[in-house]
Amino acid sequence: MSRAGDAFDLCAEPGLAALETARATAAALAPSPVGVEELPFAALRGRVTSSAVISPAPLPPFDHSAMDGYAVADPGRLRHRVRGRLTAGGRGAPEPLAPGDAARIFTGAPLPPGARAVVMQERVLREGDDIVLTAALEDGANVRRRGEDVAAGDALVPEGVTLDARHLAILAASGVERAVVRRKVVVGLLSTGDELLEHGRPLAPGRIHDANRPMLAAILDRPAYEVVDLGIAPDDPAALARLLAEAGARCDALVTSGATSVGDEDHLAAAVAAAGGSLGLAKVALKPGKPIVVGRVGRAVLVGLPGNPFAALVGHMLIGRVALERLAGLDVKPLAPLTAVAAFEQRGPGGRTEFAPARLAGRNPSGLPLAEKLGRGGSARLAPLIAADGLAVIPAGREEVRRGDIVGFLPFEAALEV
Ligand SMILES: Nc1nc2c(c(=O)[nH]1)N[C@H]1C(S)=C(S)[C@@H](COP(=O)(O)OP(=O)(O)OC[C@H]3O[C@@H](n4cnc5c(N)ncnc54)[C@H](O)[C@@H]3O)O[C@H]1N2
Ligand code: MOO
Repeated sequence: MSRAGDAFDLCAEPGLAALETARATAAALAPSPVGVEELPFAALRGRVTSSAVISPAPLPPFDHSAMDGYAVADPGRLRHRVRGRLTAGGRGAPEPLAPGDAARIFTGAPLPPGARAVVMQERVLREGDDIVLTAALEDGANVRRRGEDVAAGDALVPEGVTLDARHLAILAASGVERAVVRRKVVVGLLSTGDELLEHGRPLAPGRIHDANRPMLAAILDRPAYEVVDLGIAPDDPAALARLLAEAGARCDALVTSGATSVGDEDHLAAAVAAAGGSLGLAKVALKPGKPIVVGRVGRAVLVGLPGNPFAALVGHMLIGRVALERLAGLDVKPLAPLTAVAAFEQRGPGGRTEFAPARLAGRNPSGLPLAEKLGRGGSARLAPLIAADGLAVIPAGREEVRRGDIVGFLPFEAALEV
């Protein structure tokens, strides 16, 4: 039996690229990231570092107390005479402590010269101007040393990292004012199909609203990307080729949906060729999302997602985002679904790795999450996604899934982030 973390390559249907191979191909089509720019601190959230950010100063910047209590000059002694009071942010240079001296001190206040430890106020008896400790202190107790978190010149954040709240905290604490990051990846977003109507237009017979562009625009609405809305292209190979050639000249990536399959009106492959581009990948052992194409047009990486919305979502999450992340300067991490237990049964998926909307429904007696598959399959269905917490992952080659079998699970919060 396959387990959640097994390679997905082993049992791919002949004629289809195995999922891991497809991901590697998508990465290889974006061999080098976009250029760099220097930004002020306020503009850094969500941007990708292009070199390590170096600390200009030690953190913390001075020795200080980790507790509310008393700083003492001689940690081995029990009785100390209290002279002075030190608060965090307090002005003026603190008086030095001599052996036998203590100073009232609060968390964050600079340690006075001569102080070697701090005792918590709960551990002392106050007797007039003296304090008496219940036990001797270790040298350095409750003291945070200058530079113990970060030394000046240390790398605060390595290269190739999307700056999030953790990074902004350390950059702010260290006084970093500017950093060099990748410029935004310019992503052209296009839907194809004569049946598509712009969201907001009244429906007409035989027409449907474009769901893929709003979905993909929402996924790509991240600081590392600048999305260019290319609208809806008709099922006209010459018009599509012109559009691709023009967009391929000004974008770093093109994300399209529809026209990837084998029908007479599926013109993407021909249009890519007519626009002077090439395809490095077509048809992947992925369910849904088999007819995904990846290639290049002009200077852009092209990701052609299938038209069915759920197939487009899965194609983006599993393959398209790999190419975009490479352009953005990020390392592509191996696909690592969480381990879950099937609370469903089914035949297959056969030769394609399946991703199915699933809800987490408690845990089994060993504490593993139970994944309950939603809907009856179908790459055109959106409703099952609404109650889903993520996607159940069933590797290619499984003949059946029984209740209690191990399956993978990709939570949406991780999977939809780029
Ligand atoms: N003879 C075969 N037919 C199909 C195959 C096949 O192997 N042989 N594969 C099927 C699979 S799997 C998929 S997925 C689709 C992929 O089709 P295309 O990428 O060519 O997409 P379209 O034909 O243009 O559209 C498919 C479906 O999705 C609707 N659609 C398209 N764009 C949007 C959009 N932006 N928003 C909402 N819905 C959209 C479109 O109206 C169609 O219903 O091909 C199968 N066929
Ligand atoms: O595999 Mo298709 O991508 O929707 O069913």
